[in-house]
Amino acid sequence: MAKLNTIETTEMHTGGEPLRIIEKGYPEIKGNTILDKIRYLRENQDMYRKFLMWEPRGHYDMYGVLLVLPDIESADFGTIFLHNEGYGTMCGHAVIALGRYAVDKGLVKNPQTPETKINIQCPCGLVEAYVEYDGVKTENVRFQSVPSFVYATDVDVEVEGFGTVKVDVVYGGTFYAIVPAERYGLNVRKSSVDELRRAAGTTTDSLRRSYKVEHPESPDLEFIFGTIMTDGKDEFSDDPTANMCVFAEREVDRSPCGSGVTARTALQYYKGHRKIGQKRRFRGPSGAMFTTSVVKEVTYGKYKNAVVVEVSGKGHYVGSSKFTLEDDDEIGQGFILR
Ligand SMILES: O=C(O)[C@H]1NCC[C@@H]1O
Repeated sequence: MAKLNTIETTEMHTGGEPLRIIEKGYPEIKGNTILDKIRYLRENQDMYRKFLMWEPRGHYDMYGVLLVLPDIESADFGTIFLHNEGYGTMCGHAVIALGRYAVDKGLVKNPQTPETKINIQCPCGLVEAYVEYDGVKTENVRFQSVPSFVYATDVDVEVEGFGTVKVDVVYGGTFYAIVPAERYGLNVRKSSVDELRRAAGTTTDSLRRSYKVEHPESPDLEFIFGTIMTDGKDEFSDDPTANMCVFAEREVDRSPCGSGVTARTALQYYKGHRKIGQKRRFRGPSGAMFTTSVVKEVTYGKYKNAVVVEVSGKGHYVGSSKFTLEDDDEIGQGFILR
């Protein structure tokens, strides 16, 4: 049986979505780039992801991050995101929590008031985070993600149990299908999490089998990460709009999903529902809100009207842990109930 190192973590959440920040004990991760490092982890050290994300230390919907050396010179640090199925390429709720963490733990030299800028290299590229800081306390974090673009609209997907459903496919640091829940006869605020999870997860599975996405920079980013169920309220309003992101292996984001609202904001802009600078709130399943705006249009590969989206929210500390494994504990290596 594998012997695993003791791992120390700080535990946070953003809008209810957990973030296990791995601090000590992870084995050496080889690779020149973050995407290489992810490949290395997948092939050589995946038992540590299961050890920390799965039961009995985590659960089906657990989420974590490893801080690694960046390979972009201007980055303060790099990140590798962990979830129930593998490794993500962008994570807004993590960036929001990590902004506070990086200032609080002294990972950035000379933090500035009233706001400290941090460059965080995510697997999808460089993300700029701005942390509210009064010299003592850290508060809200806003981040500007990598360029986001609408990949396709009105894509027909055969969803078992629901027939043909039209979805939009949008990149917000990772590719999502975005679809109003009413197309499944569901309501994103009122239907059960199980029903929404099943409909969204079946949509993702079907797209992964039948639909190919291409990314301007890297084949490692060419996959559908999840499906975002919305309330369909995309026309601009001061009222928040609700969505639920179901990603990886049918994992449900408790927060509004940072990369998901990035993608949804890009889609709203593309459809003429948002203007540059206009702020809108998004509500996640926990009731937590993120606020977004389109910062500017940029060219990204062949996408002349890609956009930089800003997302803001707040992460909170919930504790710290030291995880161990006894020599005779096979189940304790990690298992998952679904
Ligand atoms: O906030 C986000 O972007 C994410 N939360 C979990 C799944 C996504 O990566």
